[in-house]
Parts: sequence; C-alpha cells; structure tokens
Amino acid sequence: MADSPLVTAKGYPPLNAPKLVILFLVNPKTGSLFPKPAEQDQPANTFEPFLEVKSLSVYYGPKPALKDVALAIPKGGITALIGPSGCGKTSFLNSLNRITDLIPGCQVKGHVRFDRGDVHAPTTDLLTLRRRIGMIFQKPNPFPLSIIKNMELPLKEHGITQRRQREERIEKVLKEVGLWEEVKERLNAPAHSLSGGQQQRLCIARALALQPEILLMDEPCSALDPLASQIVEDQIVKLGQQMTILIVTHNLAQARRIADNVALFWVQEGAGRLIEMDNAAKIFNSPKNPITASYVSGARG
Ligand SMILES: Nc1ncnc2c1ncn2[C@@H]1O[C@H](COP(=O)(O)OP(=O)(O)OP(=O)(O)O)[C@@H](O)[C@H]1O
Repeated sequence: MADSPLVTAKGYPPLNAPKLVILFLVNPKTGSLFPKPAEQDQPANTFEPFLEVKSLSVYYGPKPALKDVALAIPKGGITALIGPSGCGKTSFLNSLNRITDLIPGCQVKGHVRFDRGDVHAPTTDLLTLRRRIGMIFQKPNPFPLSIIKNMELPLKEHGITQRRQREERIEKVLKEVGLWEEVKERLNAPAHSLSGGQQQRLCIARALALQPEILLMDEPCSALDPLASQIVEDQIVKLGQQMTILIVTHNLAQARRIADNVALFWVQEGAGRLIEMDNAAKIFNSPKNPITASYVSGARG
C-alpha cells in the first residue's frame, strides 16, 4: 500500500488529492484503498493553501542563508522539512511565526501568507500570530516554574481569566499528550523535575492549550532517548490528524513514518534553497529531482 504514489507514508491519501478522489479511494468501512485512479499524475500543490510562502529569503548578514523559497502548505496533516545541516530548515520554520524577529541581525524578505494575512506585515499582532502558529523547539524549554504554572501562564497572558476554564483546558491538553496521569498528583512540582520526554510533552501541551492552528516543530525528538522519542512521535501523528504540523527532522525514517508531505532543502550557490516538495510517497519513492533521490537514498547528505 505504501508504494502507491497516491498513498502517503502513513497510508493516507496525500492531502493534495482532490476531495472526490479521497472519497472514492478510501472504503469507509474497511479503510482499504481502491486501485489508484488516473488523477494520480496531477501536479502537487493544487489545493487551497493554508500557509503560502513566496520569494522568501532569510539573511543573517549581507548574504542570504535561505533564498527564494516558494511553497504552499495544505491545511491539516504533517509536512516534514528535511535536508542536510545548514540548509536553512530552522531559518525557514522561524520565519513562519516571526521568531526571526527575535534574532539579532536577522532579516526576512518575501511573503508568508496565512489565513489571508501577510505574516510579515508591520501591522501583524505577534501575540496572536504566535498563538495561532505555535512552536516546539529541539530542546524542551519549560519555564523554571511548576508544571501547573507552565500551563497557566500562557493562558493568562492570552486573556483566559476564569480559573475553571483554565483548569479544564489544562487537563484536556495534558490528557491529549498522555501526561495527565503522570503529573496530576504533582502539578506543583518543578517542571524541570520531569524527564526529558515528559518536559517535551509538557511543552507541546503548553502550546496546545492556546489552541493553535499550526504547530511548528524543530527536531522535537532529537534530544530525547529512543523510548521518549517514540512517545512524542506518536503524539505528533495524533495531532497531525487534527491540525497542521510542520516538523524539521534529520531522521529520514521518522519523516517516512509520519509525514504526509515532505520538503527537501539544500545549499546551492551558498544559500539554502527548496529543492522539491511533494507528498511523502513521491519524495521517497519517485522524486523528481536527482538531489532528492540521492538524499533520500542515503547516497548524499
Ligand atoms: N543566528 C544566526 N546568525 C548567523 N548565522 C546563522 C544564524 N542562524 C543560522 N545561521 C546560518 O544560516 C544557515 C542556515 O542555518 P539553519 O539553522 O537555518 O539551517 P538548518 O538546516 O536548520 O541546520 P541544522 O539542521 O544544522 O539545524 C547556516 O549557514 C547557519 O550557520
């Protein structure tokens, strides 16, 4: 099943498949897939983009670190950003909710369009933007406060004044990341007393409490041991069924397992560039670009 170009690495039809094709492809009772129809060869990115990037370049000085990126992200599902070290994956991710504003000397040119608004317009409200487009970093970064304060602070900052409403939301998202049973008796303990994997799930819960529409994840499993990494990966897959996730990963096996769509970045002429983006099965089984083919086969990178 996973070899069909109409099926993603997770066995779902790609997000860019037209709705009718999805309806006829999946038998709702068995979940099995019918033989692929002729629409398979339609170009990628024919969907209505949820997030659209045009002519995006990121500079840390006079020379661009990332140059002229154009891509469109569909609503829902997981898009993995892959490529060798230094090709601009993190810079790209950071530009989507303007974390780049916080990096001294960093300059972004081009357009990021989200929900009909221009993310980089001077009038964009950053608090709202970062609530709607949340971020999870490589290293878990809980505040040096209790578990409960980690969860409460952002909610208070975003105007959730009713204690009961906060408590309900906190319990719900801690359950969503599978942490509630592990922490419900010790909510006042320091967040740093949790294991690395638990801290990362706390950070995911903290972001989820603000009900983001997009979650940006920068190698969220790479600082975790294999068991914790597996637990977090399972959470990411579940979340990808409810929301839009962009995840940077160096782990190609992970990208194969979890991604609906994959974008490969590469340094060319001194700057990171987008080489190819498509549904995961196409990137891994029949990529168009020879750089992608050699990277996913392990021959380069
Ligand atoms: N704050 C910064 N100041 C100066 N240069 C930077 C800064 N951050 C990144 N760069 C440079 O920009 C380029 C792209 O870096 P970036 O971290 O975006 O790549 P990456 O693909 O995410 O790398 P990795 O996989 O190693 O995390 C690199 O050459 C890097 O050295």
